[in-house]
Amino acid sequence: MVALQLSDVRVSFPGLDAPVLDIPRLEIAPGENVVITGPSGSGKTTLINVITGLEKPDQGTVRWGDIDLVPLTESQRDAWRATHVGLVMQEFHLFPGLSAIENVLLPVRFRVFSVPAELRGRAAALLERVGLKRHDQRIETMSRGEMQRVAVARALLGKPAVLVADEPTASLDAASGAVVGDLLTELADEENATLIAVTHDPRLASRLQRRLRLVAGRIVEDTAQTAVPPTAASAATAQQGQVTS
Ligand SMILES: Nc1ncnc2c1ncn2[C@@H]1O[C@H](COP(=O)(O)OP(=O)(O)OP(=O)(O)O)[C@@H](O)[C@H]1O
Repeated sequence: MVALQLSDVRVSFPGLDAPVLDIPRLEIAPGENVVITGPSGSGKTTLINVITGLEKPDQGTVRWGDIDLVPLTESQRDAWRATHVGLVMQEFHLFPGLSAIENVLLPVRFRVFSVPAELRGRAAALLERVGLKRHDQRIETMSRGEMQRVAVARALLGKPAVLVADEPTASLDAASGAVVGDLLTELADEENATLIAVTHDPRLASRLQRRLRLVAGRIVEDTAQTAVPPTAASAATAQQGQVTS
């Protein structure tokens, strides 16, 4: 388990007057649950990309434990991500023509020719854990909620220290979103993984311990809310209108 430490991180894009990300300092402790909210265009996806090494900042350090991702090459960052990060994105990035379990095992397939029985067993156990019984069902025949659950199982296969989710419930109906959100938080807890989620979903947000809000690329820590039981939290959040985009 490693801590995340960002220092003096800036990301700019041509044609924009101000940096899309400007973070003097941010620390996330190992095992912490963090929700990132903020208006459209405030830099949430850019922040996710920077902390997972998908994108390099123009300046600054992005340190996970002893490793600073910034000086690494793209292939070194890819290797680091494959070992340490489970990613759950709004678009599921699943492969049609393959079964649910083959999709869960796909990251391993890229690395080894034959999948060890132990990993196949873990993939099956994860599918059971996310409530999917038909492991051989082809992915394109599954509902969106089921596909997202396959994506959650795939993200957890390698026992990542860090679970990162970008709008994991956005394209799901309320019931499926609730299932996926609950699974993410429960599984992150069980695996002692750090969970960082970008979401506008008040129910998911209410389940996470720490709340960061991005405003024009800068982080505003919201200490007003801490995790409370989901039902009460959803009601309270809806009343207060605090988790908005
Ligand atoms: N490659 C790029 N080139 C130019 N501008 C970019 C690029 N990537 C992002 N941006 C701009 O940076 C800003 C932040 O984008 P980002 O996707 O991080 O925002 P966001 O908070 O995730 O938005 P949303 O909630 O709408 O997904 C936006 O104004 C976007 O247009």
